[in-house]
This record gives sequence, structure tokens and C-alpha cells, in this order.
Amino acid sequence: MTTYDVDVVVLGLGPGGEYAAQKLAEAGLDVVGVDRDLVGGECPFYGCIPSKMMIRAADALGEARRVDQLAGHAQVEPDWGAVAKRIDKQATNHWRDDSHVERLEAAGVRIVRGQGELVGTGRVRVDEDEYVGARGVVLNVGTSPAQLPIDGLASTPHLTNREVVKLTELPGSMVIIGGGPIGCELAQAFHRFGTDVTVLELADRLLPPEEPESGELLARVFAEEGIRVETGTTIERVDHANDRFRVTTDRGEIEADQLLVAAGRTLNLHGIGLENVGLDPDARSVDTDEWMRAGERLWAVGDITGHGPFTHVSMYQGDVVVRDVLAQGGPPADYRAVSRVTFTDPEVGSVGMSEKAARDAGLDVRVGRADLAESSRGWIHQQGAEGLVKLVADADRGVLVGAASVGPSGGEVLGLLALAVHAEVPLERIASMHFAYPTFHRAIEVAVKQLL
Ligand SMILES: Cc1cc2nc3c(=O)[nH]c(=O)nc-3n(C[C@H](O)[C@H](O)[C@H](O)COP(=O)(O)OP(=O)(O)OC[C@H]3O[C@@H](n4cnc5c(N)ncnc54)[C@H](O)[C@@H]3O)c2cc1C
Ligand SMILES: NC(=O)c1ccc[n+]([C@@H]2O[C@H](COP(=O)([O-])OP(=O)(O)OC[C@H]3O[C@@H](n4cnc5c(N)ncnc54)[C@H](O)[C@@H]3O)[C@@H](O)[C@H]2O)c1
Repeated sequence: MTTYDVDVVVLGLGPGGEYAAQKLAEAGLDVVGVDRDLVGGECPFYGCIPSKMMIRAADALGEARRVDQLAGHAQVEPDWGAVAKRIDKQATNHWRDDSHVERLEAAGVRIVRGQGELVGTGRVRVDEDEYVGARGVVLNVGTSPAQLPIDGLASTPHLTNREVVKLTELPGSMVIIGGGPIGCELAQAFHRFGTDVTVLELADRLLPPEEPESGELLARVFAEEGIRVETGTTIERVDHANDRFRVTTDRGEIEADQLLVAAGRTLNLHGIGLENVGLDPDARSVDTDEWMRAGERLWAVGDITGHGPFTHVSMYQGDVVVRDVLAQGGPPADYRAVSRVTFTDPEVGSVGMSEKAARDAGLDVRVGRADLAESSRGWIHQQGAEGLVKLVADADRGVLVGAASVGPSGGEVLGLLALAVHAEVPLERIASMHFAYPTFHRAIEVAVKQLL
């Protein structure tokens, strides 16, 4: 066994680990980054980027189909090959991580390939080598697709996010288990290309953690587009024969060419030696303090911390770690205004607390609402104008603690609301600002005036 003394070992190079490794190396520290798969993690290869390329293309089709009602006539012939090619070439460079590795190496990071395991404080073993971080270890091991305990499922060749981004042929039909962000985004993308899609969701609505109004609105849009959604569904078993899947639910049977399981994630906490540093591999998350410290000379960032399974959260936390390791100060981690966007059409965005979360927290809650389709811009937009703004205020303090923004540019409109929640802008101050006419974000003015 060879031992290498370094400053920092980053175990797992997802977005936050990659960010921290690069910044710490640029600051002059001796940094080793360990990954067993593609450097960059889930987001660039199997997550955000390829899925958003599918969505970008599908949205172009969706918009083209609105031409007939607005601007004459357009005929579109979807070609999944164009999307598959773009993902293969532009998004993932044929599923090679050279660009990530080159960027890190240029910063001075040494990349080690293999399964890393914590073997003690500040110590990570990869095969026969041991890396000892004098400053410590940053843990960013991320998640894998959850394996559902559904009879028959494990023995079928079903898709997860890992395989679906590599599809080169458009399936004729697809059942999607899970109506969360992955299920909803990909349901609409495949449907717009011509796949016959059914979404099966256990909870009573799509996007269950979001405001009920958001999931219900999306279900209405999906139904109008022809995407079948069954909520409150229990799946009893899955069979695969003659290249067809059969999914048996408490309501009957559905057959399809492909089955995509998008029903949540499992943290990659087993086999990484957490027990060797006094942590529990079966925990629901790795607990940290506000500087992302999870133990002695140990930091954790990303999905494993349980503060929002999003790329921007992982990178934000990576920045907190960098400032802590380098003793640079600045604000510690703060999760009051975590924003998230599901990139369906309409986009479903939200920030901070839902109305329920705010009520559960005992706040004096007031709610303001606006219907985007009824706004001037919604009326002009007409086709695809469904959307809403919902504001959740703490009446005691006169500030927003949460908001939802659903609409054609729901994720962009959310930016204004995220700033308001983050900076605790007084409601009167928001209500007195100029809202350009006729924007979608003018709906915020309607909703905020209900709170004064
Ligand atoms: C289909 C899909 C779409 C998504 N879309 C979005 C989106 O639009 N916006 C958004 O913000 N988020 C999105 N996400 C979520 C986003 O991908 C994750 O939140 C993001 O990747 C952050 O994850 P992470 O930093 O925890 O690490 P991950 O990206 O999960 O990376 C962890 C890394 O650790 C490595 N690793 C694990 N164990 C070991 C070990 N023992 N030894 C060595 N290496 C190890 C893995 O190989 C991997 O490279 C999406 C996810 C999916 C699946
Ligand atoms: N735009 C984005 O930011 C974006 C996009 C895609 C994914 N992601 C992230 O990636 C992660 C994975 O996404 P996801 O959609 O798989 O997870 P998720 O946990 O957010 O949603 C999974 C859904 O599957 C349902 N489900 C679970 N078991 C089921 C069963 N047996 N039958 C039917 N439904 C079942 C759940 O009720 C839930 O609604 C999430 O953390 C998500 O936040 C983010």
C-alpha cells in the first residue's frame, strides 16, 4: 500500500465536489479528487443537461404545434435522432469526461479513478493506495436511482435516468413510474416526440412536494396534451415478455414498449466507510453544521446532505466548504430560499416554504394568488399560457417565506421571488416596485397586493 499526504481529498466528483476541488487547488492546496465513474457526476451525463436537451427539443415541437392556432400552419416531423445525437456529442462527448478532467487537472487537481472508502479521519483508500488529507475530506458521493421493491421489476430490463438519456430510438409507448421532476419532465418530452406515455404516481398528485395547485395545474395540462396520468396508484407487479412491459396496478394492467422508473433516489452511503468515521451509512442524510462539516476534518456536500437534491445546492455548498477550508469567512449555508424548477411546459418553480410548510412551522401565514392565463400577458400568449403565482407570506414579519411560479417562463419569473425571499424584502417594498407591462411577472403584483 502506498500512502500519499495531501491537503484535501474530495471523494465523489459531482457538481459540488468538482467545484470545491477546483477552487481549493486554484488556491494552492494539494487536492486529490476521487471518482469511480464519470467526473462531473449525475448532472452533466445522466441528469440535468441531457434531460434539458430533450426538453428544449420537445418544447420546440410543442411551440410549433401552436402555430396553427396563432400564425397559420406548421407541420413538424419529430426526429428523436437529432436529440440523441446532440446528447451524445454536445452534452456528454460520447459519455467521456475529458473536459471535466482537463479543467480540474489544469487547476492542479490530481484525479484518481476508483471506488473510494473512508478508512479513518482524513483518510481515503482507493484500491491499494491511501490518501491522507491534512485539511480533511470533502464527501460528495451523490445518489443512484432508487430500486423499488415491486414484484418482478428487478428482473426486467427497465430504464432509469442512466439508460433513458442514451436512447437512440423513440419508443412507441412508455410507462413511467413516478410523477416527480424526472417523471414529469421526461413524460412531456417523450410525448411531444410521439411516444404514447402513461405516468403512474403513488401520491395523490404530480410533483407531491410542490404546492398542490402546481401539481394539479400540470396534471390538467398533461391531460389536455394527451399524457395519461394515474395518481394514487399502487403498482403490484411488473412483467416483461416479447419486448413488452406489463405493469399491473390496483386499477388494472398497462402494456408498453418501455418502462422508465423515476421514483426517487438512494444515497450512495454504503461501502464508503462512513462507519469508520463514526457516521451511520443507513442515515437518511449526512448531517452537517452550517459550514457543511460532518465530522472531524470531514465536510459533506450535495444530495447526501438532504438540503435539496439540486445541482445549484451542491455547488452552493461546495462554495461554503471552500471558504471554510481556506478560512475566508463569508456567510455560512442558509436554506431559507432554496429555489427549484421542474422544466415542464409550463415550468413549475418554487422557492422557500410551501403554504403547508409555513403553517406547520407555526407562522402567521397569508397567501396571495394570481392566475397567469388571466393576466394581460397570458391573454396575449393564449396557447400555453397556463400558470400561476402563489405567494406565502409571514404576516408577522411582513415578508415572503415562499412562492410558487408556474408558467411558460415560470423558472425565470421565480428569480424575482427567490430574491424577495432570500433578502426578506418587505411586502410593501415589493408592491411599490415597477412591473413592466405586459410581462408574466406582473402577476406577482396582483398576488402581492392581496397580502397588504
Ligand atoms: C434526470 C435528472 C435530471 C435532473 N435535473 C436537474 C435539474 O434540472 N436541475 C438541478 O438542479 N438538478 C437536477 N438533477 C439533480 C442533480 O443531478 C443532482 O442534484 C446533482 O448531480 C448533484 O448531485 P451531487 O453533487 O450530490 O453528486 P452526483 O452528481 O450524484 O455525483 C456523485 C459522484 O460521486 C461518485 N461516487 C459515488 N460514490 C463513490 C465512491 N465510493 N468512490 C468514488 N466516487 C464515488 C459518483 O460516481 C458521482 O460521480 C437531476 C437529476 C436527474 C437524475
Ligand atoms: N428540474 C430539476 O431540478 C430536476 C429534474 C429532475 C430530477 N431532479 C432531481 O432528481 C431526483 C430524482 O428525481 P425523481 O423524480 O426520480 O424523484 P422524486 O423523489 O422527486 O420523485 C419520485 C416520485 O415517484 C413517486 N413514487 C415513489 N415510489 C413509487 C411507486 N412505487 N409507484 C409510483 N410512484 C412512486 C413519488 O411519490 C414521487 O412523486 C430528485 O431529487 C429531483 O429533485 C431535479
